[in-house]
Amino acid sequence: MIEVKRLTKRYGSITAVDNLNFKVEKGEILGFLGPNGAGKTTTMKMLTGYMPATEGSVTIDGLDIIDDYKEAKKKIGYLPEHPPLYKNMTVREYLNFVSELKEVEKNKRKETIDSVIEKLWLSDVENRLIKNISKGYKQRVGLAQAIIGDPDLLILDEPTVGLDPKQIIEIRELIKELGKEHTIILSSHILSEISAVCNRIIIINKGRVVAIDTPENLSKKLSQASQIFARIVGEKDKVIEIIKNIPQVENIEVIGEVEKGAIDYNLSSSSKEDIRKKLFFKMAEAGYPILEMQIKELTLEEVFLRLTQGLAEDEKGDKEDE
Ligand SMILES: Nc1ncnc2c1ncn2[C@@H]1O[C@H](COP(=O)(O)OP(=O)(O)OP(=O)(O)O)[C@@H](O)[C@H]1O
Repeated sequence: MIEVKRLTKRYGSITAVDNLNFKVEKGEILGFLGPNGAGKTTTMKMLTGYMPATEGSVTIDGLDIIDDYKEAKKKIGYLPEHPPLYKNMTVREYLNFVSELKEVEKNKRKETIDSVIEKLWLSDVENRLIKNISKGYKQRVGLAQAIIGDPDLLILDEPTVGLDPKQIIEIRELIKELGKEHTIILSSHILSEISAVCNRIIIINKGRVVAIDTPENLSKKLSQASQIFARIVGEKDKVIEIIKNIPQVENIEVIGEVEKGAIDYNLSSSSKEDIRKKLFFKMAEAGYPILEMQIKELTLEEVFLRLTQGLAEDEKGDKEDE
């Protein structure tokens, strides 16, 4: 459906997107995940042909987004980060205007608009001015304009940004529904949003792909570098000393005393080797009973943080207002 090869964008000396390569097959919902400033919006703009790439190419069903712009564009519905809604039009007037722009045949316009109004649950507000409807409804109007013309591919840039939790759930449900009929590429910096609707995730950071996989595999892969939770009875400093001497342990986090007389710890190890046995024997040797011990599966949230850790910190400040 869409193929991206060596896609790169430079703004002067800044490389916002660096050598992206991926394919999306028909029917997939692909999530594009990254912290602020990772290059998501820039990528979306290049995928839709709104911005030329510095290098590389985007093809949609074999059509080049730049060379065959007009034909390729018909296959795409785009919800930009800030959809250009005409605030003094009613919802229906605006959708009619979009149908004209997208060259929907005149005798099919009413039918088209009725159908998107129904699909996007907009009938309550279809005759209200856009400036007077809530942010959640505005976002649905944004989605409605994207699906007019029945494009195969929907590209949605941060579709839930600025919405309240109820509206977020509604938009998610809508995206899932739309995913039954369209291929979707969706960007977000919120992991739960992506994992709730996508079959595959691309994680980018500083313009580069750091992982591409299904949500399940991503968390599996990273959880091989294991985290262990342990509740140990014993003097804290001595326990830490002993743990530090286990070579595979990378990091010790002291959680604190949850059960009287025992202290909880999280240990992370870089290796795939299970260090529970070692920990058991070392503590037994010192006479410190382990009351509880378990391997923790990393949540996708933790996977994301691990992959983008540190690097994301640099982006704070300059993009704080978004
Ligand atoms: N027009 C521009 N001129 C110069 N630099 C830009 C321009 N647009 C974006 N950038 C820079 O390119 C990088 C990627 O920005 P982009 O907006 O694509 O990221 P993003 O992942 O969409 O972030 P956000 O979620 O905050 O919108 C950032 O470092 C940004 O400051």
